[in-house]
Amino acid sequence: MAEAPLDRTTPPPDRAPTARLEMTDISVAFGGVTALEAVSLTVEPGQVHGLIGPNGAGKTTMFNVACGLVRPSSGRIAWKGSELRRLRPAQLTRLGIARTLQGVGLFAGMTVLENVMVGAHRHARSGFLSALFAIPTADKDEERLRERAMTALAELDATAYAERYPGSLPYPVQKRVALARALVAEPDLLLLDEPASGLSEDEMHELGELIRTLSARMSVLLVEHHMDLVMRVCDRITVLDSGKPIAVGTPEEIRANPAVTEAYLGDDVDVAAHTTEFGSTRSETAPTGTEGASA
Ligand SMILES: Nc1ncnc2c1ncn2[C@@H]1O[C@H](COP(=O)(O)OP(=O)(O)OP(=O)(O)O)[C@@H](O)[C@H]1O
Repeated sequence: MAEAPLDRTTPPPDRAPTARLEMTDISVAFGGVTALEAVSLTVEPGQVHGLIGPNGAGKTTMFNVACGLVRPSSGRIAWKGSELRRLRPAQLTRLGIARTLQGVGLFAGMTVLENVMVGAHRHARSGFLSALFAIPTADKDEERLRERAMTALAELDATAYAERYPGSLPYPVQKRVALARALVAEPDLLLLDEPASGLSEDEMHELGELIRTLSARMSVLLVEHHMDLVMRVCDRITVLDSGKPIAVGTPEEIRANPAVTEAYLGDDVDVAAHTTEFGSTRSETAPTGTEGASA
């Protein structure tokens, strides 16, 4: 049984008014494979924008364009009203954009607290490394970083794990830590790639509440297979099929759109009922270790 949508009231006035991501006519080809063909998507300030579609539709490719991991063969990207030739992963934090990727990507050799501090480096005057390794001139920065990281962990209810190493923690906790690391930089835009994978129903519910809470202070782009979550938390949804956009609208409009239902035929997602069966063809298996991905 689907839950009622979460509150989508008018954004509070303190929300960054220009935090709009506009991706226009984005095309991507991998060798001979066209992954995206003229896809446009705008994440409005303070909105949660869902990106859905059946397997192979191009969601991850579009997400990777948004976080600079894939360079589009054509198209335009504008962030806060300024056109960017392309987004580069190394620029994201400075631009006020944070992301979590599929999996968790935490550093196995750092504690949870240190992992989260990595995400805060744009706020450290003396640079993250000097702060992390407590070079004397950076003492104040390190203290500030630590406080910010502890605040982010508290928001994710993960303070108790601060001194633990990620590999010793259950996968859902690792995911919360990865989200804390993204939040600690106080981004204006948060990019989430399948944040619900590997979570239980209760954890997914909490994630939905959290995403709605976060949308009071940042815009969110959400790529997700769990239709319940998408329908509950998103203000708008873009649907891709075979690399092309087939629908954009509110959850209600998307649910009622026959083209969307048709695109999902043969998939195990019932869009109209906005429920998702677990144990789908997608792997929900939690990895046992951590990845050495960058922040
Ligand atoms: N690095 C790559 N090299 C070649 N083809 C790729 C690459 N990445 C994606 N593709 C192809 O591009 C298309 C879109 O893939 P993408 O992963 O973006 O879809 P998706 O909607 O995220 O799918 P899924 O839900 O299964 O993760 C698919 O046909 C895929 O096989």
